[in-house]
Amino acid sequence: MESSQHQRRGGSVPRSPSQTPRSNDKSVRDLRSGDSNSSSKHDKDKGVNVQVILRCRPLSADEMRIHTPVVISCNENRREVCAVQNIANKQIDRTFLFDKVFGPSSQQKELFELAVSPIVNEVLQGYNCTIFAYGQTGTGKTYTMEGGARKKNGEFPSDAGAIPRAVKQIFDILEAQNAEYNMKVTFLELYNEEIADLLAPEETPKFIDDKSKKPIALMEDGKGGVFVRGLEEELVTTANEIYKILEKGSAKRRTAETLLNKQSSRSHSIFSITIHIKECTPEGEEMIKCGKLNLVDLAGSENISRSGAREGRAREAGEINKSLLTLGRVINALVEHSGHVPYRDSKLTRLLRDSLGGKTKTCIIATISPSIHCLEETLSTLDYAHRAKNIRNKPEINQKMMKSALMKDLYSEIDRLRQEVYAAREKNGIYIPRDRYLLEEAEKKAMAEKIERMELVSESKEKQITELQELYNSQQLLTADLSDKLEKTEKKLGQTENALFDLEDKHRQANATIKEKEFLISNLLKSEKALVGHAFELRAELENAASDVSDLFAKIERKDKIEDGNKALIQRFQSQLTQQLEILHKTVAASVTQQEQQLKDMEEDMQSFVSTKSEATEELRGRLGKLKDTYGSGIRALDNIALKLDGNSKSTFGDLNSEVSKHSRDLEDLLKELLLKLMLYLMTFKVVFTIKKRS
Ligand SMILES: Nc1ncnc2c1ncn2[C@@H]1O[C@H](COP(=O)(O)OP(=O)(O)OP(=O)(O)O)[C@@H](O)[C@H]1O
Repeated sequence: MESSQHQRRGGSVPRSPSQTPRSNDKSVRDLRSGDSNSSSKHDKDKGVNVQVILRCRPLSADEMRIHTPVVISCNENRREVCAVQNIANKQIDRTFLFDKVFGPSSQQKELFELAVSPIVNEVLQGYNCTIFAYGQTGTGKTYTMEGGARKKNGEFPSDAGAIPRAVKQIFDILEAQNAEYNMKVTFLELYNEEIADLLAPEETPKFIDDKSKKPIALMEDGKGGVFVRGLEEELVTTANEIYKILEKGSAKRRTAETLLNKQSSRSHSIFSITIHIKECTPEGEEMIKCGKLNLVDLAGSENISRSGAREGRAREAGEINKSLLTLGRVINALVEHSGHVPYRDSKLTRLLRDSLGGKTKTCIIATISPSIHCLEETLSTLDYAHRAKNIRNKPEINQKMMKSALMKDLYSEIDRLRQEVYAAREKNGIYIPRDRYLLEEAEKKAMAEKIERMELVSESKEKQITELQELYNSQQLLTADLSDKLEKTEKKLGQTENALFDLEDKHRQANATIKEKEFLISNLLKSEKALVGHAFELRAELENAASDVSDLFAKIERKDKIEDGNKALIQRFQSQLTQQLEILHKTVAASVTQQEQQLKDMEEDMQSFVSTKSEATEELRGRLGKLKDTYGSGIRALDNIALKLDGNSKSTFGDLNSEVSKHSRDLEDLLKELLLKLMLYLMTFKVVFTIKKRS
């Protein structure tokens, strides 16, 4: 811990941020671990594509209030973004595939953990890494990079962006490893192709527009790289210090924007963290591992003319365009593998050269809005980001430096700084180390020679131009004359051509009209013939119909007559029926009374008959009783006789037998007569009873 403290407190500033140690420094031993070595080899051979992440912000409260239509849909699992476009009333969907996609509901933590945290780990392994935020103004570049401000109590906000989270992760890991390290940060702004230091003390110019102050220069480091001369590097020991620096720098950027009355962010900002970590080899030699993280918040990518840049700001727009356009051109050149990559055309691409096609690991976070009103810019961002996916970098771990080499570097740096301080104190210019001075002088000389050569060429070219100008003038006169004639002839020709065109047109129209009319006439004749045929048929049908109608009228007349006759008949029949009914009614009434009378009489008759018959019956019953008695006595007498004669001769038996049969026959006849009489009575009684019952 002691040595760690010392390392940090020592404030040793090994190199300026742009002078990150280079792998081609052959004097330094490579002590990379096996893993990273193999992955580095792999990266070296094949190259690694720039990672492109797409983030779509949610609709703002205002957009939601006015129900802004959404035209973007994100599928995070399939890593797809779909834009719905309406071209000439046709709906066209365009789908883009990215390395990672974060939809409107994605949180800062999620984006950091999935996209930024692995990059931070690589920085700690010794890689240089760059994260760009690219997109239209207001789509969330700054939100993604910086996020919400720290809470008043210093608490970490939930919407903290990639920078504060990366810083926290770096400190957490280094503290957990109990590593000896030092960390320094720079924060610069590129505006109007000029660099401003966002960490500079107040007296340093805030605005590059302030011509009285000398802008910060971007210098070649003589090894193909660049460094920013005079850029403040702040040594930081805690995450809190970085937050303060970030807040200070962002506030400075915002104030500048407000003073310039800007609607959108037109500057690019680059926040760089450089970490030096001390490691010991098994032999006990102290090595320094270095990693660097650049976090770049680019200016709004929208069309400058649309964002309101006019006249006075033309330069600003042009310059910003220049940086973004050059960035686009660099990307195109890298993707198309064209020989010349125009890094030198803008400061942005000069500063980030190593991140585009170099040894740095690069990630681009493209931010878009889901709103229909931003569709054009969104599609442009999607195309741009999609194209950038094809850039291949060849990331390499920075070579570890021996402490002694580092010390040497530091001593020369201290010496340079001392000379600079001296020069500043003496106010006799600035200090430049001898080798750089010689290099710059040689460059200057070469440039002067080049200018001289160019001036000579320019002189001869000017001469040529004057000759050509004279020739051009005389040709111009000739041409004017000829042009005049040509013009007149052309006019006449034009008129004649017009007249001819008119005539041809009229002729064509007349021909067409004649054809049309002929066609109409033939059609009319055909229809006339057809009509005459129809007329004949109709006439015959009409005649038939007329005769049918007259028949119908005769039938109707006959029918009317019959109906009249029928009516009279019905009336007669009705009156006759009424009379007949009356008579019938009377007859029925008389018959009913008569029948009643007859019934009464019959009843009386029946009563007298019944009483007579009951007397007769009584008499008959008496007679029968008597007859019975007689018969019984006869039988008994016969029995007696039979008994008397039983033992006598059988000769008398026949007499007796005949006597018996005679008696039996008599008796039988008497019984038959009685039975007949009884039957007669019963029938008579039955008839009378039935008549009575019916009445
Ligand atoms: N993913 C998101 N979730 C919630 N709010 C967001 C998100 N992205 C952006 N915003 C909000 O949208 C607004 C604009 O975002 P921001 O300022 O980051 O845009 P920008 O792209 O940086 O714009 P400029 O180019 O002008 O700097 C801010 O109020 C921010 O809080």
